[in-house]
Amino acid sequence: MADIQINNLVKVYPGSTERANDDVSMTIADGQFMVLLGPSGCGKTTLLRQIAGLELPTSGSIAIGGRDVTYMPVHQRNLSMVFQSYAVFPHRRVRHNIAFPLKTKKLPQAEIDKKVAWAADLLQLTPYLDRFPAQLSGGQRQRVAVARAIVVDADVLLMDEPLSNLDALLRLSFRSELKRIVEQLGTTTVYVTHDQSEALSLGDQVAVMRSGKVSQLAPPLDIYDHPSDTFVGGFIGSPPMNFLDGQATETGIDIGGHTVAAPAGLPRGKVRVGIRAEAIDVAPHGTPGTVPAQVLVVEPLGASTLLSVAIGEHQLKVQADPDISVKTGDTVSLRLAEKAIRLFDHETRLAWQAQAVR
Ligand SMILES: Nc1ncnc2c1ncn2[C@@H]1O[C@H](COP(=O)(O)OP(=O)(O)OP(=O)(O)O)[C@@H](O)[C@H]1O
Repeated sequence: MADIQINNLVKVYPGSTERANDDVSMTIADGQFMVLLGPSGCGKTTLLRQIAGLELPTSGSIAIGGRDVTYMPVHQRNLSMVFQSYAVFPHRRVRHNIAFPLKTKKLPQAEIDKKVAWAADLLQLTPYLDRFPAQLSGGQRQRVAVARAIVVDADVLLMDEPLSNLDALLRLSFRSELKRIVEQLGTTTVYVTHDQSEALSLGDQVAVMRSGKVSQLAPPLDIYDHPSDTFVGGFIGSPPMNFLDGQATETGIDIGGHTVAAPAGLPRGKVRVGIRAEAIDVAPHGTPGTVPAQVLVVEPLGASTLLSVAIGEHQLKVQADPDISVKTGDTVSLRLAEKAIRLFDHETRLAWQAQAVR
């Protein structure tokens, strides 16, 4: 096991003028599960491939366990990889697929058998060891790929969207299985996904990337509760954070005619207000301190009912009780949980607290 230190990494692909990675620095502690999250094209895979040694950086450096690996060939880095496509050998039985990296290391057969049995047990593949990949489900095939990656005692496990070929139900069950396995192994892991729920559920740390840069790097709940800018708030969460314009005055922040307390030092003027759907309550009509809103859409989801509402020109999502009785066109009174209000600079869209720190 080992930590990973990435310093000022820049990647410009030949023939391109754009930086696929633009001055990326991060430390991934020994045994940590780091998720690289962001929209398509933000540079997640590029970063992972440089850690793997499949791409070389334009500038910057990468160290694994204190060793500079920036220009080291892949096979000298002692890492394992799992990719989106199952990448198992179709003509080999499961046991031989899992054993493959051990055979190439020329380990004694008894040791290979022991490790294969261990990995198969961990991934619940023991009953399928003598099958061919074509005789397995998609989830089982992906488990074979994971088993093959973990039999070698790699310093680092790299995974690029390993769940993306699975259907929604299988994704969910395999996600928790993967979490259990990686926790058990304690291997330093870097995991690429564009799925924010996967990132929140798996990561010890999440790096949210945008246009080749890291927008925010923090534990998942910090990112959810305190996004560093409106991009992160709008990318994380389902539904994403609501944003509306407010006006900071001497008495507080005016939001649609309703004033909430302003933190000390907030400059007067326009401010972008962020609030999550679950931090908005539908209150009985006439409750003091509520904001009137018009219901646009009502979506019963079982555990809650999602309302799309309008406050003036702003549209918001509200996570209401499942048994709420409202219909499209109704006017409702909304109560915003003041504790959950996040403020962003109207121009830069950076979190107001984050700016104060800079
Ligand atoms: N081999 C390549 N040659 C030139 N440009 C590339 C190459 N690979 C990626 N890029 C570009 O680099 C940028 C980052 O791509 P990358 O694949 O790292 O993004 P990503 O966040 O992993 O996206 P996705 O989620 O779609 O896989 C994109 O603009 C992409 O078009």
